[in-house]
Amino acid sequence: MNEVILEVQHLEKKFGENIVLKDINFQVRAGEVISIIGSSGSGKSTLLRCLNLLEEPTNGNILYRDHSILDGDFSPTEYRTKIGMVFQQFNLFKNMNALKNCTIGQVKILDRSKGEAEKIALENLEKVGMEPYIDARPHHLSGGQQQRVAIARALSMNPDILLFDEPTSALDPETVGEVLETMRLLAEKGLTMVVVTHEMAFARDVSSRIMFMDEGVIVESGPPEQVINHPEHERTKSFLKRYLTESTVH
Ligand SMILES: Nc1ncnc2c1ncn2[C@@H]1O[C@H](COP(=O)(O)OP(=O)(O)OP(=O)(O)O)[C@@H](O)[C@H]1O
Repeated sequence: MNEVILEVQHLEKKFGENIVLKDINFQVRAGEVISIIGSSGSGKSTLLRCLNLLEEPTNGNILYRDHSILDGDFSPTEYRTKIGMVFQQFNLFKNMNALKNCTIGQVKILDRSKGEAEKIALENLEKVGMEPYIDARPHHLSGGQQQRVAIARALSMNPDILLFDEPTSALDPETVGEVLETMRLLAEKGLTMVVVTHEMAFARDVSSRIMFMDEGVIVESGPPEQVINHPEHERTKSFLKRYLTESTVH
């Protein structure tokens, strides 16, 4: 078994009196692709944001390579270079072209030289098929292209894990496929990924593990075959039934 990169222990998150995450426990091992699925409001994004320290957990612990990320061993900026994040809304710098978007963090945070940062950025833009657009600013790119630049930007920081928060939800239907295909290729190359998604076909075909969340709890977790085709829990069954009547998973 590959090494454990992240370990979540008894994680709880409250917003005021609202308990949004309840006793969450799981590990992320190198090379795993974990899809987190569940109804709207079940806590998926909050969990991902806790993993990246964009939200502070109320209780529990998160270990990165056996070190707690909550006790000050890492600064949030340092930690976020290890655990990258791709957002629903891309969050590219609007006044910078694709290449600059992928170099600025490397220079400012990782202290890489401009030349080295550009070399790494170009390699990653090529990986996501965006090398023909290195001079383009975000408003000249489609949503799918912007998201691929955002993925290249995150990869350029050499993360141990890449977190994806509903990366295709803000896209026009015609560009969803290109982003999912990019993610599938990265998964095949061995990138460790945790993906919050409503794309059930992606979860089923690409993940090594699916975690189903409901009301702040991980109800069921296992290989896609098991969770999608043979769910054990009633809550998983009714979510999948509802999902299948609202959309099509071929
Ligand atoms: N910053 C916040 N302040 C207060 N409540 C919040 C905050 N962020 C999330 N919540 C609440 O936490 C709960 C879980 O939200 P979250 O966005 O994590 O769910 P989700 O499963 O990702 O939903 P979706 O699929 O719709 O994105 C919701 O009740 C939401 O209203």
